[in-house]
Amino acid sequence: MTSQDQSELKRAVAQAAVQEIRSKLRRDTVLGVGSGSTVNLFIEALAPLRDDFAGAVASSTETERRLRAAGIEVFDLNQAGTLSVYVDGADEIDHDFAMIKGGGAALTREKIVAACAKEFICIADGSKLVRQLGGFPLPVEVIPMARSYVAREMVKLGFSPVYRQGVVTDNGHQIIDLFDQLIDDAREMETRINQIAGVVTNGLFAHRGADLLLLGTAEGVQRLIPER
Ligand SMILES: O=C[C@H](O)[C@H](O)[C@H](O)COP(=O)(O)O
Repeated sequence: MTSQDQSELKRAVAQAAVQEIRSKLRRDTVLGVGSGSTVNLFIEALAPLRDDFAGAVASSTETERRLRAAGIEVFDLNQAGTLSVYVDGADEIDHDFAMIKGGGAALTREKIVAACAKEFICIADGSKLVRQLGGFPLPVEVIPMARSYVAREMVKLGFSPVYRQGVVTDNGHQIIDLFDQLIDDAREMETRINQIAGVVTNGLFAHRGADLLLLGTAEGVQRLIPER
């Protein structure tokens, strides 16, 4: 698949997400909006509806900037309370709708905003759907002074950790990417990594997976619901 084909699939799922939420928008609705190239297309598709809902909570400073540029009001999560819907992309998603996220380093804020939402709609092109998570390196956000310690602990878990040089998250932290291990039990691994001192959070979204997947394929957008 060319990168142009992939962009077209991302655009198709972004538009499908707008159709999905359109009928749920009320004057007081505050949406949660994730981060990344697929979400950027979602923001573009959402912009014409800006007067039909109150605004959005952003999961990154980049998303906040794009929402404002689209004329969509941005709310502080502490003021917004519970959100009806959160729309975000993924780096990988499995058939239980557990995900790896954080390729763009926005994982911690994404996890917080997702936790506040009643429904998580994942928008992804077909390449993101996998049988087992872990082909995409798993990001871990760490407090800078703990980086080497966390990396050593990750080696004990069987990963090959690589410091993402030059990247500072919106929270002022650093990222370690974990290579070389497919993940058998995503929930257990999410919990286990988060127990390590100095870890802010990791990019496994298994305890709070997606509720709906809009998957872009050459045959059109598939609307998939997990078997839970
Ligand atoms: O930190 C980034 C986020 O988790 C994104 O949702 C993820 O990387 C997917 O991004 P994209 O839509 O660009 O593939």
